[in-house]
Amino acid sequence: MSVSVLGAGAFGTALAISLAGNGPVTLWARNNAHAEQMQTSRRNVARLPGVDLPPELTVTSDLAEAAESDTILLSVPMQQLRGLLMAEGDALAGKALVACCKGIELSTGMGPVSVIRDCLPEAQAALLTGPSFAADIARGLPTALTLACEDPALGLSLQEQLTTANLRLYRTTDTVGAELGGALKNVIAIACGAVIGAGLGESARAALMTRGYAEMQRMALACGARAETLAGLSGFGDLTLTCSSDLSRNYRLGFAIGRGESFDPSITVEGAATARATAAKAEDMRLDMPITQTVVALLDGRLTIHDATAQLLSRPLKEE
Ligand SMILES: NC(=O)C1=CN([C@@H]2O[C@H](COP(=O)(O)OP(=O)(O)OC[C@H]3O[C@@H](n4cnc5c(N)ncnc54)[C@H](OP(=O)(O)O)[C@@H]3O)[C@@H](O)[C@H]2O)C=CC1
Ligand SMILES: O=C(CO)COP(=O)(O)O
Repeated sequence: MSVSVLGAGAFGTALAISLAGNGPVTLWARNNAHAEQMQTSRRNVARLPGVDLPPELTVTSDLAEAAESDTILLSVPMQQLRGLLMAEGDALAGKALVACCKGIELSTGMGPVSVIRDCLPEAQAALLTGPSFAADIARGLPTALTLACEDPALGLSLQEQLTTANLRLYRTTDTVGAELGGALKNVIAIACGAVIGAGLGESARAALMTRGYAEMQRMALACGARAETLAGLSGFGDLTLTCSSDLSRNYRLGFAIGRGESFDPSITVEGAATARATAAKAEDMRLDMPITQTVVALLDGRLTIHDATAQLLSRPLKEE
């Protein structure tokens, strides 16, 4: 079975490089000049510098060519996923579509698997998520991710097809838990970056990670997810990585906010839109998600980091 990756960003390119160890892979870039430049230079200088593309990897801007594969990974930012599926639906319907993005759609409150189902009901939808930096995967460093698919037989087949020498996949049928773990950890990473950027200390970060995890669970369980999914790679695992590494763009956005500095708006930071989508969803569901709401207020400039901290610390005392 052949594999294509749609979206030649950092993550799509890294996954394609890793999968090329299993056999031929097609990487689709929407921009023709970018595709040609990658195909000839054998590098993705713009998104993943310093890594060679293996010979088994073909880059194209021809969607029809990429859509010949049976399995198609969708590696575009969450807020772009619906647009891609709507634009290319005819070519993608009926395929096994594996979303590789992390987030909640701002306009609908849906995660990536739900968006695939909503746009292309006849496609087979799955999700690849968990703790990994594109640069690590591209360099062949050991990584473990979660492959979530409601259909157990398809999940097993995708797990086998997409596991590579250095990328080990675990599988689950809990797509809701995997979607929410991967999305919500980015919001908490922004909060953690902010406290470190503001010099509030490692203890504050540990408190935020732990209480942030409680918020992630609260939302996920209310949406029907399983607690063990949140405790796995897609939840706790990714929370740990993203909140503790300055390789994370979400963490770095938070760090800039904490320091009162600007941040390049062209950088993909999934947690910003997801914080807003999650806060709205929490309000609808009457769920208490104070850290998420605080992150939205920080992003909007309605609170300073010091006011935000004071507000969180002065909440009514409660049982853990
Ligand atoms: N980078 C990482 O370490 C990891 C990222 N992820 C997730 O992967 C997803 C993608 O992130 P990442 O690759 O880092 O992002 P990048 O910013 O590196 O790249 C985003 C890519 O998406 C492409 N794109 C945007 N909109 C569309 C569209 N409508 N149609 C086709 N292509 C489009 C862009 O194309 P163009 O170049 O033409 O603008 C670009 O190549 C995110 O959800 C992220 O959370 C998950 C794990 C690790
Ligand atoms: O999802 C990631 C790590 O698992 C990548 O994190 P950032 O999107 O914050 O860079």
